[in-house]
Amino acid sequence: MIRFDGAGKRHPDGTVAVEGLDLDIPTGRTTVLVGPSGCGKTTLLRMVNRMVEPTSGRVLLDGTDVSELDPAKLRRGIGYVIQQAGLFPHRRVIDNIATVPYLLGWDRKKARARAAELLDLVGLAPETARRYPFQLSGGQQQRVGVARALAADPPVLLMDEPFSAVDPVVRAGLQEELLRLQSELHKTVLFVTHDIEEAVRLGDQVVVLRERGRIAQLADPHTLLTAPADADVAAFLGRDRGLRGLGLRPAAAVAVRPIPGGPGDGPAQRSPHGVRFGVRFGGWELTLDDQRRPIGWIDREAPGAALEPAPGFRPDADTLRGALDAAVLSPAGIAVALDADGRAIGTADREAVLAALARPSPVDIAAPGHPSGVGAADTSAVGASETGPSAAATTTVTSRATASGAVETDGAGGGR
Ligand SMILES: Nc1ncnc2c1ncn2[C@@H]1O[C@H](COP(=O)(O)OP(=O)(O)OP(=O)(O)O)[C@@H](O)[C@H]1O
Repeated sequence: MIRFDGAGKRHPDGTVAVEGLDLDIPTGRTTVLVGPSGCGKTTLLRMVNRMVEPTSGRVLLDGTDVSELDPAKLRRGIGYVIQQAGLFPHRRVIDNIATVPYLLGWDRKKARARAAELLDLVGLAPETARRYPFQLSGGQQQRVGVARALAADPPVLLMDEPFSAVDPVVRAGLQEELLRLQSELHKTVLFVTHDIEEAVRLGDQVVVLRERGRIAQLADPHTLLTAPADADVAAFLGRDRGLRGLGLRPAAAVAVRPIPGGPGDGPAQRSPHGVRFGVRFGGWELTLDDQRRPIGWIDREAPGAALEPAPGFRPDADTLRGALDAAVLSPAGIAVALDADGRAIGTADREAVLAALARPSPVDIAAPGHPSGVGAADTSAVGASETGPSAAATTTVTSRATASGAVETDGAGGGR
């Protein structure tokens, strides 16, 4: 555990960066420091590895005052990742990653083998090893930065706005990667960001700071978003904090309605792209391939129109935000629930997602089976009990041509 015990920093010019902070950073969890510019986030982070020395109070690492430890030795036991990665430009990626093992006196072969292992761990191709940092994208450089910080397997990782210099898509990928790594490695992570969205996504606990490193609120992300301590924190969280909260609730709360029928249940169609079948939802028809993977939506009122995309979500892996997004983006207003292989296991319309939002419990799965009487329900799907437009689903096959190729009805019995 890291403990800030009345820690403060007054600079020689009289600026008080941090004043008497008491804060515990639990072992094996991710704590995110968030707050406005200049509130002291970086100062706090750097107090841990003695890049900033407190002028009052102490910082304890597993009970030891860090001021009693040799700074160089201390830093070798603490991974440090900064914005723009801070890689050595003249060193190849493999040697950048192996920096701390070299400093620790590992032999070159062992250090490089460890670096290669880490390259893989952070999702970079083996051939990246021989490149120089300037030959990598910003996102790749950040991955190398994370790999370098992890090289000597330090128990503590300090991350100072590590993902803020990359575009939002790359950033989301890096955040996901960090969550995956952390679920395996269980480091004590202290992460600084300006971005509240990033904070609630990554943090087990989030510390909202005000000026001089004063704690405005310390809470888990869900509590923070649903019960901000005061009007200032609420304002900092932004007006869409309710929507953000959806990103913390599992999509398993959505009642997913099984798709009636399927390959083998009736005549299918053979197209140049293989066997497929359609399921009607009012004026829309969802087309699936013989593996039950969605191909797209067909507007039944507009024969010959292009196939529209069929956005999906994973009830077992996504959040309510993902489910809502899929339902909103679907031309039919219906999100397709998918399994890990991308196969449709059911559907959820907007009403079903909204019903899940309204329920206080994050997981609320109804018993399998539903009252619509369409039969042939896929009991492998999450059970469902919702009513609404999708309850009118019927299994049908059309012989109409679609945008992705002419369809020929052949009564192939599902193509098996
Ligand atoms: N060497 C220094 N001398 C004087 N004041 C300093 C020094 N370093 C930092 N400060 C001040 O200390 C305060 C806290 O700085 P710090 O960098 O910790 O803030 P921050 O929350 O990380 O900011 P940002 O989000 O903008 O990076 C700021 O007011 C800053 O201007």
